[in-house]
Amino acid sequence: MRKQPALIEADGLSVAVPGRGLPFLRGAPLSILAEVSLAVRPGEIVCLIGESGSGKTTFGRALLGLVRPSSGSIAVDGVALPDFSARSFRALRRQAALLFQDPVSSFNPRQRIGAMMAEPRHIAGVGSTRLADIVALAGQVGLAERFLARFPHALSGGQARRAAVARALSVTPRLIVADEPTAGLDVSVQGGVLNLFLDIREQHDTAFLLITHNLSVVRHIADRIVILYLGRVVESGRAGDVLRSPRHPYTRALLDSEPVPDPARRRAEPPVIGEVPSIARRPTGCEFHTRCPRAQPRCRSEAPVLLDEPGERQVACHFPLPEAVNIPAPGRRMAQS
Ligand SMILES: Nc1ncnc2c1ncn2[C@@H]1O[C@H](COP(=O)(O)OP(=O)(O)OP(=O)(O)O)[C@@H](O)[C@H]1O
Repeated sequence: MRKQPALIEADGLSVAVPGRGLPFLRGAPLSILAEVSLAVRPGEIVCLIGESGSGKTTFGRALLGLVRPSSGSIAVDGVALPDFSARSFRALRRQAALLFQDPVSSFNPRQRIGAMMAEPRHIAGVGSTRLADIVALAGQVGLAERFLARFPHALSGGQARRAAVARALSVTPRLIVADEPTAGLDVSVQGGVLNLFLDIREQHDTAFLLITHNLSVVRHIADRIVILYLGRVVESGRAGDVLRSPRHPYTRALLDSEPVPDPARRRAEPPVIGEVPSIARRPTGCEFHTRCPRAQPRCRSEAPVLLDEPGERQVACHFPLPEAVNIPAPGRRMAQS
């Protein structure tokens, strides 16, 4: 992908909450995100992945000011927000939309779908709220006109997701942050939602930050991947490169956790052991060392730095995996049945 200035860029973004009631912290704040740097370029699809509790949702919310960052900076089109006040984020949120993990819970149960789609246009005072234009908006996401008169509970999971995307699109955002956009959907419906994202990107040059732990989503849609472990970036890079040849043992473990029918692609590395540690009791040194099959004494005492490698790759590991060969690159569009 050609190098472009970032639409949005977080630099060293951290989120901490008061650590009251956690004896191990002895009054120190609980660090949820630790100095996460991540950029999304116009029209780019970046997937943020990691196990449950790795801080993906917190990052997506912090980027849009729904969770207050404790330090770091956020820049839009290369211009840093002056601070993390509601006023600074208000300007950013005019250009961005968040798709919540559970769309129906973000809908007003007593508001009809058509009114819900039109609402952002009312609030922002931009765009038409005429019925014909709301019908056209629904058409963009593949929802027929008859759904506009319905209430949220009368929609299926896939229809609700499409309605949420239509609402997000109603003010043509430059960035959509989508939190687990395919969770709870049948595989065929998942494919429809992902293909819709690709179409939206093609038509409007919309960028996406997709938060997911579904690797099939990542394989089909990501331009770039960022991997979080305990709220820290451990690896990032172009999707094809990372999927073909993960360098961090944690990335390798995530990819190995996917069921693989082809014996030629089965695990070459020993598996990752044990449970993810609590963010309230972070391991010393490399925070992954307690589970890492490649850990050496140095990993227990010295935290690795996230280093730039050629080809837009970054890895934070003292003993990264060597480049792999002969693993097919990911496809693009997901088949729909
Ligand atoms: N306000 C808060 N106070 C205390 N801990 C919090 C708070 N918000 C988040 N956490 C903790 O921070 C960690 C990261 O949470 P987050 O929801 O961002 O992770 P995630 O990667 O999105 O997980 P999932 O995939 O399960 O949604 C979790 O351990 C969570 O319990």
